[in-house]
Amino acid sequence: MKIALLGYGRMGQAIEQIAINRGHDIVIKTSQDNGYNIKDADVAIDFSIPNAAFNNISNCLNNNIPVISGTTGWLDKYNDAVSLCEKNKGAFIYASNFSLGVNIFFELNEILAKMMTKLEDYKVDIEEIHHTKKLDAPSGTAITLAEGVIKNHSQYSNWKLDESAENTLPITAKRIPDVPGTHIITYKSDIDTIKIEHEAHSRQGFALGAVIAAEWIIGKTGVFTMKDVLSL
Ligand SMILES: NC(=O)C1=CN([C@@H]2O[C@H](COP(=O)(O)OP(=O)(O)OC[C@H]3O[C@@H](n4cnc5c(N)ncnc54)[C@H](OP(=O)(O)O)[C@@H]3O)[C@@H](O)[C@H]2O)C=CC1
Ligand SMILES: O=C(O)C1=N[C@H](C(=O)O)C[C@H](O)C1
Repeated sequence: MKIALLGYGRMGQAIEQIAINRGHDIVIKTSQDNGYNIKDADVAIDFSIPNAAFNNISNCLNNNIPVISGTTGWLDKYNDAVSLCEKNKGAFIYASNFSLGVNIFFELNEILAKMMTKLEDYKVDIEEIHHTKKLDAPSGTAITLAEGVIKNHSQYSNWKLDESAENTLPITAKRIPDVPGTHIITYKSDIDTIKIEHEAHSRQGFALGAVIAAEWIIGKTGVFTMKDVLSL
């Protein structure tokens, strides 16, 4: 498979190693929005920056190149990307987190929220911890987790960063050098605390998941999620 890496930073470089080990060719690796022909690739993987992701994805969809995006912080334009994909009969996957472990954690989070929904004494909060170079807060993964709680728990209808109020699920974002990504969901009452936590030990899980998604999407048409890729 000929892969374009749109964004050749920490994630682009981790993906390159895994893709080569799995027998793929990297035909484009760029940290810019020009100077390459996307049609040289069979599939594109975008791990760039919030301001660039939508343009990169649109360029792929307008040239009929299937595209995987892991960039976070651009989701105000997600519905436009979905519409463009449908209009062009293209193929597109966005995931806030491509690791198998986090996708299992997403499922666990929803099950726990369902179990806790009637237990009004417990208040929920989400904490995410990432390296200091991260541009966005809260993390895309924390937003997906918050959406998973809100969908399954009657007490919460929205989330906010650093703010706790009636019906509002608070998210706290901490930045500590070199932390690849940790997410903790806490249910706390006066009597006790229940916590679930996912801690990434490196970027390997994110990168492997993105390559698996790129392998999976070839020959498909539509807008998909990691749940489709992993059959969870
Ligand atoms: N979904 C997931 O599983 C994961 C998602 N992420 C997300 O992926 C994104 C990238 O993370 P990470 O690799 O750590 O970040 P980096 O900052 O290391 O890499 C981003 C790269 O994108 C480049 N870039 C800037 N403008 C463009 C453009 N127009 N087109 C293509 N590339 C461009 C940057 O170049 P320059 O430095 O010159 O500006 C940089 O090399 C973030 O949004 C992060 O949150 C991260 C890990 C896992
Ligand atoms: O920027 C990162 O590093 C990460 N970003 C993603 C996010 O915002 O959720 C995924 C992972 O936690 C690492």
